[in-house]
Amino acid sequence: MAPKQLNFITGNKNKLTEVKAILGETIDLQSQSLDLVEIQGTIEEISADKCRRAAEAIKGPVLVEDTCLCFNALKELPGPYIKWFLEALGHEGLNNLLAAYSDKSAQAVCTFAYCEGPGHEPIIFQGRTDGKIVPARGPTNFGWDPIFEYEGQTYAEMDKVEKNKISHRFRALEKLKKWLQDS
Ligand SMILES: O=c1nc[nH]c2c1ncn2[C@H]1C[C@H](O)[C@@H](COP(=O)(O)OP(=O)(O)OP(=O)(O)O)O1
Ligand SMILES: [Mg+2]
Repeated sequence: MAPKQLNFITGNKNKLTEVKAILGETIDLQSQSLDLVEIQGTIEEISADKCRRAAEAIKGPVLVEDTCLCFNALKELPGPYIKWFLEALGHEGLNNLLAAYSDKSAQAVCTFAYCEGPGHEPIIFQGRTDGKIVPARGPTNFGWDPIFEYEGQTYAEMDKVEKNKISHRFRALEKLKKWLQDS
């Protein structure tokens, strides 16, 4: 049974702002800030594990999200480890990782996981947006937005409303919304 309310567990304010903007009035969205331990593994394994940890911590239903930035020339790395790569290398360093390759294409991947509570299996909703890695352009307030270019503009250069119409997060939330409506 789909819930009437979602409790989105994240330590990232920018994510929460986008999720609120995209979902609008479609569901009652609550949120709690927790910095969850994140394992290594496939995107789905990491998201499901993060969801189980959140459900254990909250002792109730939770929604979590994990964002990846996958460089095609690097067999989809940094992928789920993008947070640590970004912190260590910055925008310029991330560009340099691709210096040896002509293929600068990348995928932004957003994976939501919902679980009814401790002991319940997480349900996964994933969205992807194709783009390419470019030297930073635009405001630097949200992660790797300045180096991810989609159809000529970086995410950071785009109006927020425009980003939220084509983003990896929007595409994942479309699937979550459909599930909420259908079940
Ligand atoms: O749309 C985005 N545009 C640009 N950068 C983004 C986006 N979405 C996440 N990001 C960054 C945040 C973090 O550096 C990494 C994902 O790591 P990730 O573990 O999913 O996020 P987080 O630790 O900040 O929050 P959470 O508490 O939900 O795990 O990519
Ligand atoms: Mg995280």
